[in-house]
Amino acid sequence: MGSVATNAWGSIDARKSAKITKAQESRPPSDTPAIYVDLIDPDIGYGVFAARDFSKGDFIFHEAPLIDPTDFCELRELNDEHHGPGQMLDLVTALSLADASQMRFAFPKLAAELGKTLPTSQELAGADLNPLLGTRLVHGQLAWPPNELWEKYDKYIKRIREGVVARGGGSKASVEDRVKIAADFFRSHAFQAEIEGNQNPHPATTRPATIYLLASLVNHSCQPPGARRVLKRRTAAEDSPVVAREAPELRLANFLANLKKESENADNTASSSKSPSTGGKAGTSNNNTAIGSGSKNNADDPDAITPAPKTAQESTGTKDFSEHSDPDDGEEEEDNASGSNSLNQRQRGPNCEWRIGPGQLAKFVLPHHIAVKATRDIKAGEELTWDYGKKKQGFSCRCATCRAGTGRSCCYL
Ligand SMILES: C[S@@+](CC[C@H](N)C(=O)[O-])C[C@H]1O[C@@H](n2cnc3c(N)ncnc32)[C@H](O)[C@@H]1O
Repeated sequence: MGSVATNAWGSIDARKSAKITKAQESRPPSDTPAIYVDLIDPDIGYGVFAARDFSKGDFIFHEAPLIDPTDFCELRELNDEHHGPGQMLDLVTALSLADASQMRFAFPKLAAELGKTLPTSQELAGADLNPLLGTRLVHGQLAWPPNELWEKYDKYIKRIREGVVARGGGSKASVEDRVKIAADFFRSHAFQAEIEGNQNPHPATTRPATIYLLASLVNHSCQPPGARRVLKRRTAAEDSPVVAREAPELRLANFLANLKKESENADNTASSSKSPSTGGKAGTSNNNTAIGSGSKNNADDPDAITPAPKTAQESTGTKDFSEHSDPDDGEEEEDNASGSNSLNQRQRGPNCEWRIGPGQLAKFVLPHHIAVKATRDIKAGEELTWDYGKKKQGFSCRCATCRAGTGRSCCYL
């Protein structure tokens, strides 16, 4: 496993591997420091913040994956006897072997739960985080973290360790527990990417999940009441080659639900699941578009792998990419009927959107890479957030919209 993981994911120089040509860079983002990572609090963990002002429509960063979904497929092939959750565990194990320092710093809960030692703030203090978290950035750079990060980091790590000990986890975690830990991690941090059927070695069983060092650390924010809606919707053809139009939570939930099914039905994997490479929608040709996720980890919840709501619009009221307008694409926006779209409300809601692979958002972005764009003006120091679109009863959302108590029950993650 170790050598497989290292070969497959050994350190990538994102800028070199990206090979972005001038022609591809239709609107390249600036390569000045764009973001930094800080700890919000021990419950929420890390967040990603703007290091400078951005205007609506600006690209903020562009990142290559830490786990490339193609490699996930390869790993699958090499570990074919471990269907379903076993594959997840293999993946996480491989990830921790391949990029131990990055993974332990970026995903300390996962690392601790899998029995890894976490770096102390003394080992990290004053460190340039670029070699840890910024290595996958293609555009946009990681700025120096605020000094207070390290003080908060120690408290965070202490709490994680205590939690792991209290649950009897860490190196003592059983294989079953580790599978659950891996599933929870993927549920909260993975983006599900897809590979065209003819490139996918296991079209019936493979649902690649992509992890990014920075994009996987962006937190959720609910849409405030009165959020702007875009009148005109793009068609899939307009957005070509990207055709993904399924809710984030639906796709990831399908992914996990199918994995669960696979583990129960290991002998009958291919025939028992819907076409997973299309997230359950047969015939959808979605070239490397992924949809984000982000529900709270819920290791104690027996229903942690939950069936998805029906559709994005029905269940969450959130918008997928096709509904957002580019500032220069001529589409029109209007406030919703309430007309209550005050500046404060707009500032409270999500301020970013993302896309994996090339598309309307960022034509120059390579398959499996993620691009992040400002959906409104963002001031330096503001946290970058997007709407996960997830709804899970019992999750206590701490986003600014909910903290402001808008009176609207806007979040059921
Ligand atoms: C994609 S990760 C975001 C990065 C995460 N903060 C971290 O440090 O790993 C999603 C997880 O962050 C936390 N989170 C994100 N947005 C949140 C919100 N609005 N309220 C509370 N927790 C949130 C939840 O634990 C969720 O499972």
